[in-house]
Amino acid sequence: MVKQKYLDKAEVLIEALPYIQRFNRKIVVIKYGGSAMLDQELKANVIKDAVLLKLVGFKPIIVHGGGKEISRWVNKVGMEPRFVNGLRVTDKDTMEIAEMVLAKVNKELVTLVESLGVDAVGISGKDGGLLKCTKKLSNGEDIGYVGEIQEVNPRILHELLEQDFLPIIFPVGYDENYDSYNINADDAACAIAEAVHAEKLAFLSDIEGVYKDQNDPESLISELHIHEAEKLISDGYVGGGMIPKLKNCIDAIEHGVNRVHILDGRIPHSLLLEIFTNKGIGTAILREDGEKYYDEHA
Ligand SMILES: Nc1ncnc2c1ncn2[C@@H]1O[C@H](COP(=O)(O)OP(=O)(O)O)[C@@H](O)[C@H]1O
Ligand SMILES: CC(=O)N[C@@H](CCC(=O)OP(=O)(O)O)C(=O)O
Repeated sequence: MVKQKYLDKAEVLIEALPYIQRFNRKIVVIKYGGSAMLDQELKANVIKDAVLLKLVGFKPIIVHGGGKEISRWVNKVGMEPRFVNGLRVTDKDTMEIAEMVLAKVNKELVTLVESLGVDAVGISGKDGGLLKCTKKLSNGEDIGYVGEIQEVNPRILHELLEQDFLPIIFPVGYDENYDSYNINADDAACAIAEAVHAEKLAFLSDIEGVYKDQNDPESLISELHIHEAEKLISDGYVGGGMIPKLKNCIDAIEHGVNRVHILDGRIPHSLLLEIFTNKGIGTAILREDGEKYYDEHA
């Protein structure tokens, strides 16, 4: 008699089958950032998830941040990191540090993927003219070399995917004068997901998902139609970094990305759990005509 635990394992694999079929050859953009990047074990888990997606026939693209690591290096050279509305005030020196740190993080991620037997190519938004930007103002205030994406040229990404590479992107671009700009990684992930017509965009964040009341863990929202997400913002239920994140989610859905998720990057394998199982985790942002599942079946 085959032991139950082995049958359970087979069950888990079979549960994944419809999802593997649905996403076969489809592009999934993964935004990886926040404090989930600082823990080496979590980092290894995120990379394993992306590698698994690649090996079962998806086309994952990783867009990463590294804000906490940039701040650490800014502190190291005796400067004070400064943010306005969640965006780093980026003078010339900070820009140089940000680009160096993000490039270092990028190559670490490439190495991790390579160590698992998948070929990855790490690029910035400068490579292949991927991200062209202008200066982004924050409520009219000049906060330095912070980029607003104006144009995405996804050709390099299609070439890399075609050649079976896993692209890993860090959010630095240039403007029309070829000056370097620091771009918020959520903005970069959203713009890239739209440009490549991604099937799914997943934000791996530092929180379970979107709460109706941030102080009440029971108030996690599983699914949100975009008008509900807009209302949460306008009614003041979300604050801080969640405001631009949710706005990016809405923007991505409005520009043709099929499914957008905010997931807890601190939970090991949250990406796999979301994609391959019937359990709803984190928060899904849906088109107006997108059918809700979890709230109705809760
Ligand atoms: N209603 C809410 N639900 C969830 N998070 C919220 C909410 N309101 C504010 N936040 C804050 O938004 C943060 C997520 O945004 P951010 O720090 O920019 O994420 P990341 O660094 O992963 O990109 C959460 O850690 C939380 O402090
Ligand atoms: C303009 C701006 O704020 N850029 C970000 C880029 C990195 C980032 O977004 O990293 P996380 O996703 O880890 O937060 C920064 O300098 O921190």
